[in-house]
Amino acid sequence: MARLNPVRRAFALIARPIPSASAPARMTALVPSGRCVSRSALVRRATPLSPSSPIGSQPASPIGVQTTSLFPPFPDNVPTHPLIVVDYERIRAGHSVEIDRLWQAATTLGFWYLKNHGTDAAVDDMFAMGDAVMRLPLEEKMKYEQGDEGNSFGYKVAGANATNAAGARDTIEFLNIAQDDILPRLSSAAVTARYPPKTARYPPETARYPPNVDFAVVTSFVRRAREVNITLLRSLERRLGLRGGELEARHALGEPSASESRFTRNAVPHAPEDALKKGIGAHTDFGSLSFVHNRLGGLQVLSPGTNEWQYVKPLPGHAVCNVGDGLSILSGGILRSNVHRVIPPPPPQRHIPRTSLIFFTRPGRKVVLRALAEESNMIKAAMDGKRQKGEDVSAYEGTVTAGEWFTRRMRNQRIKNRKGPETWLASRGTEGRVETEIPDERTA
Ligand SMILES: O=C(O)CCC(=O)C(=O)O
Ligand SMILES: [Fe+2]
Repeated sequence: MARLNPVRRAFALIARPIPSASAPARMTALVPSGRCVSRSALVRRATPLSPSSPIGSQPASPIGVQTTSLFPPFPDNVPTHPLIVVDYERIRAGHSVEIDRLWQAATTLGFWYLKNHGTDAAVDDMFAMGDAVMRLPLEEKMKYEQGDEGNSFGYKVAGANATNAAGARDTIEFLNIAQDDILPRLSSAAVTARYPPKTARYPPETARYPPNVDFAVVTSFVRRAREVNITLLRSLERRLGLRGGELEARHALGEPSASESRFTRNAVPHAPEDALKKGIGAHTDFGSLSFVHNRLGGLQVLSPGTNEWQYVKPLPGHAVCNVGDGLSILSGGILRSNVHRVIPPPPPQRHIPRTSLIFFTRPGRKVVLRALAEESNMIKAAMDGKRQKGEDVSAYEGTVTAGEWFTRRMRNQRIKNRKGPETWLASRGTEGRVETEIPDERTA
């Protein structure tokens, strides 16, 4: 620690040690029957861990919508991480076996498939709308660019962010729409008050997004996606030993937050070297829960215990959910915010532009990011355990708000703000391991 520069030291404090390949918890996963099987057996199987998965059952979608069944299939010869499948309807109904499954997923990999989430129609509409927005001329989209000050909402041009410490540029475009602009619609005065220094650059409400954003479509998606994430948070809250409402209160609608929907688009890589570039470099998500919809491969998780990048196979009717840093810190590290990235789809899907849709639920900007040890004996015990092992727990002790955490990470990943590798390190969250330990240059 003494040899690290100040920025690196700050982020090494929140670094998670790489688990050893022999750690039993990392080598097994719970299949729906509750049986534990070896990780390598699961990787070989590379299929969803649910006998009843509705593969291929998605109805035909309107032209322009990316539908998995219209694409060349995801290949079976690439390393793929099989995720636990969680049934949203059963979670909502309070089935304890299903909540066990959610808990198992959230505390081990921190990623899971979610089926029966009832969001497919709204998701299809968002894909169609997102495609139309991304087809606007670049100069039109640039009027809504998010800028370099740590704001996320609006458009992000491809190449604006670094993907590693060396300053390689990302290849992905985003359309990010604030939950606060949708649920409920704020008055112009409220938005102006919220963003005073940027009022001219980010005019209130709809004017900060391209004109062909359809707010009715966004509203149905965001309403549903928030409900899904809040329902999952409520289940996790109980398992964490928190009083009902403790987590939800930290994600309250009335509090300004960085919660947002994101539509992403990656152009097809033409030159061989483009196929090695990252859409999004190795990262952990900034907020609490991410609700991800994919048609094409390209999302990869860093498999715990192996340090190997493995694809998450897109499955029709299944969203991918994952825990972000905010929730990981609030839970005292009990819930895992796992490193992942986006690369070009594997052949034979590589010639198709990749789009994806995510809804991020993030804590209110004023929420102090600290382990809720006073509110839960389980979280207190987790923190005591860390202290007994001599781990540095300063990242859990509440020195920053969610707003500060988010802005720091956003600002320091922008290439325009880059001074050197230290800027990249300053953008890191709970994944803040020294760069060389994350095998970021290999594509598979
Ligand atoms: O596009 C995806 O599959 C995931 C995107 C992602 O990880 C992110 O936007 O944070
Ligand atoms: Fe992510």
